[in-house]
Amino acid sequence: MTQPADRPDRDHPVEEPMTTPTPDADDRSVNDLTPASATTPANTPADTTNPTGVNTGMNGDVTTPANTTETTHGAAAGSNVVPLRPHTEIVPDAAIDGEIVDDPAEPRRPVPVDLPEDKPSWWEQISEATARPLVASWLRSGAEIRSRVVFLLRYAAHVTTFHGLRLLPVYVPVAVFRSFGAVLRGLRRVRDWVFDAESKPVRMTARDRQEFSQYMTLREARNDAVRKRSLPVLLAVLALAAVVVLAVTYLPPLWNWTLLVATLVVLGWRGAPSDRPVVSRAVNAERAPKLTSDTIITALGALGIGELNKALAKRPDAVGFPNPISRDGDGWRADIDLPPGVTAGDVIAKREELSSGLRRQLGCVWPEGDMSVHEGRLVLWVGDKDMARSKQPVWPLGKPGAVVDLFRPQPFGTDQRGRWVPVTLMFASVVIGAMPRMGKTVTLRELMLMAALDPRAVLYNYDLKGTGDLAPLAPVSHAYGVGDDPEDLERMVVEMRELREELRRRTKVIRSLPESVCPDNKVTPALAARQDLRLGPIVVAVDECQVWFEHAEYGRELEEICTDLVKRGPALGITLIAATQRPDAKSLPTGISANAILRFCLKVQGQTENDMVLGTSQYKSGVRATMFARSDRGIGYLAGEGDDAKIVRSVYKDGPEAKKIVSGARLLREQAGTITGHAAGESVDIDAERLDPLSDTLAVFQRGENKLWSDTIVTRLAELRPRSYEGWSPANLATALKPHGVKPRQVWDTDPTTGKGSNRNGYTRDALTTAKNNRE
Ligand SMILES: Nc1ncnc2c1ncn2[C@@H]1O[C@H](COP(=O)(O)OP(=O)(O)OP(=O)(O)O)[C@@H](O)[C@H]1O
Repeated sequence: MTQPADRPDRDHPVEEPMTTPTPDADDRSVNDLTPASATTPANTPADTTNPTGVNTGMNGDVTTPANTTETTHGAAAGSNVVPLRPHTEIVPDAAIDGEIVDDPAEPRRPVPVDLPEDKPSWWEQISEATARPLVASWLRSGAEIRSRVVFLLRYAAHVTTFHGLRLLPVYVPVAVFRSFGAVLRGLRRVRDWVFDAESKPVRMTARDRQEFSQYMTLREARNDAVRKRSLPVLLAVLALAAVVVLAVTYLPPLWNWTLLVATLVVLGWRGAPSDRPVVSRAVNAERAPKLTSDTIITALGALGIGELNKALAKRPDAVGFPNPISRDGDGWRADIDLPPGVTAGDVIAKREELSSGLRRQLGCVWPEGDMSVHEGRLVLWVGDKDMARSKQPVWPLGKPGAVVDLFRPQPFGTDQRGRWVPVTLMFASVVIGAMPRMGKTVTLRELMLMAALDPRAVLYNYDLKGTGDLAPLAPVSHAYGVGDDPEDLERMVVEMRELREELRRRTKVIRSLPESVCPDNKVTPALAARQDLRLGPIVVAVDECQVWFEHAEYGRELEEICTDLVKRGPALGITLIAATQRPDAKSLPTGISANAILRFCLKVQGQTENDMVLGTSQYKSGVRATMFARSDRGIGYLAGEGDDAKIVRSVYKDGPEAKKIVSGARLLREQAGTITGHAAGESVDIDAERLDPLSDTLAVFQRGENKLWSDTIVTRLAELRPRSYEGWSPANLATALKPHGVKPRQVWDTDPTTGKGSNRNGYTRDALTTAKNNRE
């Protein structure tokens, strides 16, 4: 697009007409920004805010008449109207009443109010410029070079095989067949040339008009041309005949046939009509049309954004292009400066309309804001192919033998250009949010597959949707839960309590380490590798986490534990990944959403959900997961890895593929000896958790017994539940009953073996019953 050069010149004053203006006209003559109604009447008191009448450096193309005695022109305070400032002498304090009269004899000299343009020096210009990359970005990435070379080799192999398969059965017979027509067409062309067929219509016209002398001249010229052209043709025919005679005489028949067929093939191939070539295309390439500034402006103008349309109507160059539109990966990138008052967010909110305006599929059109420049900077990337449907490169971690170090960035998904975007799971907690069926579980499972490939990582997988999406991970899970049945939830709570204990243990371990070993007070790869410290990564995945947090009985406790894990876990090597289809304060408590480091937001309905997952003000900044279409499954904004949120498509591994990766991960863990918990066939002792010492103590009182020594009670408890109470002492019993407000006291009882009565520590039935009633 060309930017018109004739923009209004703001740097030069507008000349005042030399005629004597009326006071009203005088006010308005300065500039069309000053409405007549905004000017003050001529006989208002003097402008005391600027008694010197000197121009105050306001912007606008304002000029003032010189040498007038006028002191009263000015705008009301606070008005954005540019006031007329007469160029005048200092006025005495007293206000002057009277009619203002322009002196026609006095020439009016325009006085500029704008400061002259402050042109930056050459040095300032280049020091602020952004350096363009010396080498194309794809040449700086080993992976991209590799992928291009691989693509070229594959392309060459495909084309060779494709044509090789068709050469003898299709191309040769077709070319031979077509060669006869080609020879005939060639002979016809030679004949027309030799006999100058081109000039025939002219000669015939001269003859028909009976312009005999002209006709004779033309005929003579034609005969001359025929004589000159016949000779080379005759020589060529003789040469050809000689070659044929020589070939037939001296070459074996096989060679002659081969030469004949080859000649016919070449003639048929070269002489084929352009719309019916002998060789068909090995690939069907449909090149996406070029993105031009005109297309973009037309599309922007069709969005129905009032301010944008107004600006475009006034000035066709209202939309600026600070950089040339260029190829960027498999698409086009345009940096756009929207007109003042229009934000990138306004355009992003209308992605569908934009894609219609650009005449591209929705999945190809990716508008983003660039807040680092200004609110009106739009970066539009238009891909050649629909992002959701284009082929994703093979996930490096899906290949056999892949091993992961969770402390390092790992490939998570691809951006619009098909480049891998990494995530680092260590020192992060993650939230994933989206509408139903947009790809949360697939993304969560991908992250857990990544974690599974680090043999040190202890995995907790909870599938609260209950459909078994995380079942492929069970063979490598320390804890695995599916569904929301009460007993399943109870077990999950027990495991999460254990995890909280583990968190506390880790804090103590980290605290106890010397500064030389643990300078940052956080788990490092070296510390994670030390078996004695047991600080390896722990990754907890909770799909549909709202089931936990909204649970009537455990919701509060689970929220507390998870908030603790999100806040303190990252430094201690514990990563919590929570996914929900209802990102609101109840489903994803603010303590968790506000402290998450990595955030992946697939399509959501509104601003609240968007900011809940991606962080406060992201919607306002133009990071809007609302713009994704229903068909953009697996595509979301990834925030927290790097400075800006990026559009990323996660990796879709279905159940069987996930199982294959997990079997490799299990092998790694078997070699490292890190198969524990659920994966090792261990079960959680829920009975121990369910322990109710108060009820059990009451239960061991036999009929007629109103008080018992503590020794007797612990002996009986061990008989009642050996797994739980074996080895309990009276002190354990006292600790267990203390929270219920029951304390041991001296009670009289008789030793059954000696028959002797004595006072010892014990409990009365009444005290225990009262405590139980109170509790209930
Ligand atoms: N990265 C991806 N690439 C391609 N397709 C994907 C991707 N992620 C998800 N999908 C498609 O989206 C479907 C739904 O994915 P998923 O089950 O993860 O959605 P969900 O948001 O968890 O749904 P729900 O709300 O029901 O839990 C998948 O079956 C798959 O077909």
